[in-house]
Amino acid sequence: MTPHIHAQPGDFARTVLMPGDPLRAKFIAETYLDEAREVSNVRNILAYTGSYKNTPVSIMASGMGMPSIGIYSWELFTTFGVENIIRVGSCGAYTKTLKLHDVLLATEAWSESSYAKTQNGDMAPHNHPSAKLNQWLQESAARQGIPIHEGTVHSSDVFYRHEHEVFQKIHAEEGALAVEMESFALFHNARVLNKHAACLLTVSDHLITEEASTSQQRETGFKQMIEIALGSVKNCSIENNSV
Ligand SMILES: O=P(O)(O)O[C@H]1O[C@H](CO)[C@@H](O)[C@H]1O
Ligand SMILES: O=c1cc[nH]c(=O)[nH]1
Repeated sequence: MTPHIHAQPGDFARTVLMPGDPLRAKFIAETYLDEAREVSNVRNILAYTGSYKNTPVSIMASGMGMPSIGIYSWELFTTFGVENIIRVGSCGAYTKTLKLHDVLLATEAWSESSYAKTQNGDMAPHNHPSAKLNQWLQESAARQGIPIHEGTVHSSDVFYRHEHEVFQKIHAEEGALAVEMESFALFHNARVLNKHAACLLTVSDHLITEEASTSQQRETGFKQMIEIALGSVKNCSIENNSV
């Protein structure tokens, strides 16, 4: 048990899919897992463990933002024997090459956040996902015939910026294709704890066209991304597949 997760070590599988939204976690568990059981609900951050095609897997929400995913991913990695966390989030597109509901695999997270600096003094503005997890996610997408984009994402501490247009500068200077709010901290925690993390995102908002998904779509509408992530858990479950 930790201050934020009331569960026993054996309650979590080796691999956790982690959406920001607790109701997306519930939807994934109820829709896709066999024998899903709730393993924690502290602060309504719902966590479930079950199996997908006979492979154990857990689903747990992260809440919104780097402080929140920083806490949950740290506790999962250090206390509950979790080896792999795959974030399944939503994002806002910075480029017209991304369309609403497209799926994006993060190959890098750029951030102006102080998360890493505060956590252990790291000053680098980039953190990276596990190459092996990304390979398994690419293979899962290809097997299922689901197209994905790949590239840098901007992990922002702020959803409502004073200057909307600042995204154009971040896209031009940092190459970020989209914005979300967690992967920089998740990748940092995985690296410092010698664990593994990846991030799949569905475009829920478009900063150029100003299209936006409904809250219902954010909860239950991201099936392709979820199916790609679930399609990789068999690889992730094999002990010798060290990433
Ligand atoms: O849909 P989730 O996974 O929460 O991800 C995105 O949505 C939230 C903002 O609406 C932030 O958490 C952002 O990263
Ligand atoms: O951080 C985020 C997530 C989804 N949509 C956005 O515009 N920003």
